[in-house]
Amino acid sequence: MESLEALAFAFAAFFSFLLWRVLYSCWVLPIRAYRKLAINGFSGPPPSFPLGNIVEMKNTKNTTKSSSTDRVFNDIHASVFPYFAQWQKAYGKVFMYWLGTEPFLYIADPKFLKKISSGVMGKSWGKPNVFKNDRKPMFGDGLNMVEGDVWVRHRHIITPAFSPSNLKAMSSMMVDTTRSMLDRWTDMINNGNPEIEIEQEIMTTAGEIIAKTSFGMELENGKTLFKKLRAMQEILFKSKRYVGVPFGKYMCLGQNLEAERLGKEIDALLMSIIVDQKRSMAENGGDDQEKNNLLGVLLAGKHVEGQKGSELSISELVDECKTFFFAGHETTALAITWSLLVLAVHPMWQHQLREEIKQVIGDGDIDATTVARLKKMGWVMNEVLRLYPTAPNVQRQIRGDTRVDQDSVIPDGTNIWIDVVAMHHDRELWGEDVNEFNPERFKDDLYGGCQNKMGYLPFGFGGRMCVGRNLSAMEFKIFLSLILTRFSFSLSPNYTHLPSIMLSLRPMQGIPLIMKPL
Ligand code: HEM
Repeated sequence: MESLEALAFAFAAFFSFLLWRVLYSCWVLPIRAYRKLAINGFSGPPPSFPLGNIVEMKNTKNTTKSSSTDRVFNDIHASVFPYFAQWQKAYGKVFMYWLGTEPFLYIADPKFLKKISSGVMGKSWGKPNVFKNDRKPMFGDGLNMVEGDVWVRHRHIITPAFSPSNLKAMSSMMVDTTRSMLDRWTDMINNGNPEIEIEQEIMTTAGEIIAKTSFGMELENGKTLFKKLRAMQEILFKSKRYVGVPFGKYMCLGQNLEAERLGKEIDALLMSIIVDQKRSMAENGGDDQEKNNLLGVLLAGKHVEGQKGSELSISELVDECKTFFFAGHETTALAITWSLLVLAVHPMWQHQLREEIKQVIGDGDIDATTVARLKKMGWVMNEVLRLYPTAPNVQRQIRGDTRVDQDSVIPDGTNIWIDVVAMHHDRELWGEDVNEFNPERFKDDLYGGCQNKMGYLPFGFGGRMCVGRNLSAMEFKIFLSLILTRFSFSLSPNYTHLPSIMLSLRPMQGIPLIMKPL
């Protein structure tokens, strides 16, 4: 009898403790953080814990009418982030909102961003823990997730892998893979199907390219890995997620378990690829394909130059390969896809780019060196990434209280959400033609004439700026040069303009174009 009572008492104590833990993390902690932020002058839409502002975010529909009557209108902010557009009207360009119990400082004011970030080194701010946990199966502890001295070490090792000479070695593989896609398009047209859904086509080809570029994909396990990486992405971003809500991962347990299972399989496959490649390179220096992919460059230790302790371990290499794949292929593929859409409605620019290719490359080879000379194409890329920033936001997490001015401090642990789409469409920063496609604004100015350099952030900012930006510029120019020299294209009547956020900025219903061989 006594032992039964003791057991009941232990259970009661355990459940009281659990209840207290839940209450503490769902209500006590966030309310404390909320008060601290309010004292420091940060306001925003009132949250209700434990969901924060998530319900409002999910339910807010775009009610703003586009100012343009064009079928493809570029003033997209209110349609992709309707809740931010509404909150901006009420609270301005800097305010607080809550993802579950996680406080986020929303910033769409480049002056404010400059004020709080000047003097902050890349290693001093972190990446939101809440996203690190959520995206663990995709990125692990890859470069875009690590912080502090670990980030410094990884960045130092990885940056040289994207050097011009390494990129050059990758360019012929990019040309071959893109040509195969275009041959397929020609077959489709010859079979009477001139309408091609380019988003899927380009996404798949860019996925193949980044897989070959990162870890090689000629071997059977490379192909299997590629399929599993794509499957994981589908699972993680098609599920309804409650990021930031305590115990939120249990709300879509099935998908999370499936992602974890796939994550383990991917890690094991990558590990075997890395070990094989390492062995092959140690035995005979590796074949060309092995030497030229990013993994090969990191394994060959070209970056190391005698420095001790600067090599990445095998598990670190696994996470970096996954990071290159996820951070690199979708953003680049979408930049190309949006460009084709914009060029389809601006045939004059197709013509101008074709003329430039003729003048600069003529009958010569399309490769890293020749495409680097395509200036107008560079302006087009910049302008498309302004109107359709494929990485639509940049995030940080404050480590250590950060002073804004005399009266206000951003408390340690606050997440920062920089709304790149808002800044890129801000009339006060870009002028009256803000929503027009005008690549010439980049002719004499790397920042396209933006009133504030922090207002144009397609690749992020500071020390953490995208490490793959030169690779993506090369890939962009190779794709566009090859497409423009073989086809002209126009918008299909079946196209619906529906830019939406699914981690990246994507056309929700694809982009069907009518392709015509030249
Ligand atoms: C158009 C194409 C691309 C866009 C728009 C883009 C955008 C970005 C942005 C916005 C960031 C965050 C920067 C910050 O936090 O300040 C980033 C980081 C990163 N990107 Fe890209 N990216 C592109 C292509 C690539 C490619 C091709 C690769 C690699 C193969 C790559 C690898 C990375 C990595 C590893 C980071 C983390 C850098 C760090 O934290 O030190 N990206 N990218």
